[in-house]
Amino acid sequence: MSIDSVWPATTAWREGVLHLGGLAVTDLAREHGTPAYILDEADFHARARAWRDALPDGDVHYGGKAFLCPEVVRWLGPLGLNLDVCTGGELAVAQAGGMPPARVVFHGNNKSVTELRRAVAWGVGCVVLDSFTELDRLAAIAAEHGRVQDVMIRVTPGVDARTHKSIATGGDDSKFGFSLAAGDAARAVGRVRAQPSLRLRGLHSHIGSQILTLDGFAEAARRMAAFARPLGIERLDLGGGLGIAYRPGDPQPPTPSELVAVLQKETGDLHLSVEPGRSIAGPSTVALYTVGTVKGPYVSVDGGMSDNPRPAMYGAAYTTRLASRASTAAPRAATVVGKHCESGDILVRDAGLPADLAPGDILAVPASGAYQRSMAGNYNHVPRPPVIAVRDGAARVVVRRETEDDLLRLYR
Ligand SMILES: Cc1ncc(COP(=O)(O)O)c(C=O)c1O
Ligand SMILES: N[C@@H](CCCC[NH3+])C(=O)O
Repeated sequence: MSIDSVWPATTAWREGVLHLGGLAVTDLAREHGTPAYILDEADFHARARAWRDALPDGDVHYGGKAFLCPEVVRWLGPLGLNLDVCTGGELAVAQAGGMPPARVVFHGNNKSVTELRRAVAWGVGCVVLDSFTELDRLAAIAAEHGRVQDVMIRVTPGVDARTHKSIATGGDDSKFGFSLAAGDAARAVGRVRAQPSLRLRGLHSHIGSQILTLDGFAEAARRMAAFARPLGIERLDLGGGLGIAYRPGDPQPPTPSELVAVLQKETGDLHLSVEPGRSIAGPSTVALYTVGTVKGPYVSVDGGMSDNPRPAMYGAAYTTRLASRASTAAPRAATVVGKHCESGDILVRDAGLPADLAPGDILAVPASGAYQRSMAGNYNHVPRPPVIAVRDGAARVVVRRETEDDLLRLYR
C-alpha cells in the first residue's frame, strides 16, 4: 500500500502543490475560494464502475445519502447504476437530475404520506418498507393511484456490523426495519402478499456503514437467504456499508469484488442488489481549507464542524497535508480546528504539519466525499462550501457555494 493511498486517482504532487484532475489546488482555491470540496470525477466513476463490474448480473444502487446533486445523478445512468434515496429532498434531486423513476429505490424509516404519494405518483421502481404503519399507508396510497407498487421489506437480521454504534443498523434493537428474530419480518411478508396494490419484489437488509471486514456481511447474507428461500422470495438487496481508509496506514477495506464474492457464496442463485455510497463517493473528494491562525498546537482553518461533523459525531479520524507549497521544515504535532464556537470543533487530531505552516497556506483533507457536504449545516451562520468537479484539466462547479444571502432569504 502506498503512503498516499487515501488520495484520489488523479492526485499528483508538483513542487509541493497538490494537483487533482490535472489542476493545481492553488488555482482552484484562487478561483473558487475555500473551504471547498474538489471532486475527482475520474476517481468517482472508476469506483462506480468497479461496483458495476463486480455484480454484472445484479443491480447496483448508489446510496445517494453519501453525496448527491443533480450532476451526480446524471453520471449514474451511463455508469449503469440505479439510485437509492431516503427522503423527499433526495427524491427531488433525483428528479432534477433526470433519473428515470423506475431506477429509483425509496428508503427511510419514516416516509411521510406526502413523500409516499409523490414516490408512487412519480413511479419509483421500488419502495423499501420499514414498518407495518408504512406498509398499510403505502397499500392505501398505491390503491388510490390505481397502481401496483413494487416493494421490498427491510429486514433487521440481528448482525453486529463492528462499526461505530451510531452507524450500525443491523442489530435487533435497530430503529430500522422488521426484526427477523421477533418474527416481524415474516408477518410483514404475509401482510404485503395480502395487499393487491403491493407486489413483493424481495427483501432488503443494510447492517451499517464504514464496515471494514467481511464477516458481518456474510452472516447477514446467510440469514437473509435462509429466510427468503422457503418463502419463495428470489431477490435480495443487501445494502451498502463498505468502508474506506481515511488515513495512510488505516486498514484497507475489501474490494467490491471481494465483498460481492462473499455475498454470492452465501446467496447462491438469488438475484442480488447492493447500495454502496461511501465506497464510491468518499475517496473521490478532497476538502481544501485555508489556514487563518496558528496558535500553539492549534491550526485554525476557515471551515470546521459545519462542513465536516464526522469527527465530532463519530470520533472520525482524518489526515491532512500542506497542499499549496513545498516545505522542508520539520513536521510538528498540530490539531487542525475549525472556526466554530465549540472546543469540540476539531477536524484533524495529531496532524503532522510543517513547523513553518503559516496563515494563507492551504490544507487538503482527503477522503472527504461521503457524509460531509451531504451532512453539512449552517452552525454559526457559516455558508456551506461548494463542490467543484475536476477532470482532464477542467473544473466545473456542481454545487455552488452557499452565500449569506441564501441564509438571509429564510428570515421574515
Ligand atoms: C439503506 C441504506 N443503503 C445504503 C446506504 C449506504 O451506505 P454506505 O455509504 O455505508 O455504503 C445506507 C447508509 O448507511 C443505507 O442506510
Ligand atoms: N453519516 C454516517 C453514515 C451514515 C450512513 C447512513 N445510513 C457517517 O458519516 O459515517
